[in-house]
Amino acid sequence: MATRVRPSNKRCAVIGGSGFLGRHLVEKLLDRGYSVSVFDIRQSYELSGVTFHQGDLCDKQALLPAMKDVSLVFHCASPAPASDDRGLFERVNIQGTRTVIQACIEAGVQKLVLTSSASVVFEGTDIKNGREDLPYAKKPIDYYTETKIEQEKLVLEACDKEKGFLTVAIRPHGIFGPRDPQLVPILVDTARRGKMKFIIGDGTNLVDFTFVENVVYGHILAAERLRSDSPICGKPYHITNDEPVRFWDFMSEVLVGLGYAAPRYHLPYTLVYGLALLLWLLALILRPLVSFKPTFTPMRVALAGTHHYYSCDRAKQDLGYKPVVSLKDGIARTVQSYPHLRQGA
Ligand SMILES: NC(=O)C1=CN([C@@H]2O[C@H](COP(=O)(O)OP(=O)(O)OC[C@H]3O[C@@H](n4cnc5c(N)ncnc54)[C@H](O)[C@@H]3O)[C@@H](O)[C@H]2O)C=CC1
Ligand SMILES: CC(C)=CCC[C@@H](C)[C@H]1CC[C@H]2C3=C(CC[C@]12C)[C@@]1(C)CCC(=O)C[C@@H]1CC3
Repeated sequence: MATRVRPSNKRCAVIGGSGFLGRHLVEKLLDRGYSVSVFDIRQSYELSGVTFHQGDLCDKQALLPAMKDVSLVFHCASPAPASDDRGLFERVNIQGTRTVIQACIEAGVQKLVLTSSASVVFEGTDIKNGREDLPYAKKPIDYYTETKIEQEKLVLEACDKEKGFLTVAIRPHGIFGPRDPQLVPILVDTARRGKMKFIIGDGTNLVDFTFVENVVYGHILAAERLRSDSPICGKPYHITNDEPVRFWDFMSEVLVGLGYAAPRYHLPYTLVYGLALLLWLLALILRPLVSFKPTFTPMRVALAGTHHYYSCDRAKQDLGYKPVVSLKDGIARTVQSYPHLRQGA
């Protein structure tokens, strides 16, 4: 019988390593002396110390070479929420995650760290200081979140101390930072189209925005503390900046930092939500004839007009987590990193 090479503690794989969070994670892992295989459907950069494996995570045969001699796998791949493609979310986030788990077990991987999302408990109504024991959303805000719930359940249920396969899920919220393809670009695009004049609701709703390096730190702590005798096996952990901020203050700070005007005029939440719902229905009905994507979707209005911030006490206690970059510094570094999105650029 062929003897399996014992995987090195410092060898890991990052599925989704070409993405925004994935690449920051890869860079930090390299700093900490890990050697890294990246598995992604696309290759977005080259870096010494990183081996790239290009493929679809739904294909086990494509995944296995990336997991060879690897003891630790991070799974942070997902289709972008904005794609709004139910079939794709189900295929990648649910079936694909099953395949990732099977491949890990077959390759002898000992630890799997999933990037989940704090939104798995969000139903579009206020969450204040939500803890991990909140139930999963019965009515998730979109298909993406629906499949993130199933994905998290699959990974946490796969945790098996007897078989030596340990899993944990990190639930970040509102990740931002340099190279983010979503938050700042969407915001700037909306401002450039003259649609960032209004504040939805009274503007006092508090939200977590989390600087990407804090999210990375949470992932690495979870990976390094994941042992069969630790309390974290099979559990989810909120990772935030631990500084809930008014949604509209955060947006204004980024906008003003990039040279755009901050929104000023208030619109009632229920009115905007109702209009967004109407537009969404219209887009659905007209889909066979014309295709249009409204800026104001009900999901976006709910995100912009409700409280949704989470306690990370469990991460502090079990992982020794504490944000390493403050919100103020995170915003400053983010704004600086987007010279091409400045007003007039
Ligand atoms: N950005 C945010 O605010 C938040 C993100 N998350 C989660 O964090 C993770 C990373 O998100 P981001 O870095 O923002 O997204 P991203 O879109 O920048 O990165 C995702 C990566 O997954 C890859 N990917 C997608 N489908 C694949 C497939 N079938 N096979 C292989 N690779 C595939 C993409 O090519 C991409 O590089 C995702 O799981 C997301 O659900 C959770 C909470 C908030
Ligand atoms: C905290 C959290 C979950 C953030 C997620 C990021 C995105 C969902 C947001 C990034 C930019 C936001 C944005 C809006 C909604 C939520 C975002 C897409 C609006 C469309 C809300 C309505 C407006 O007035 C314009 C906003 C532009 C930016």
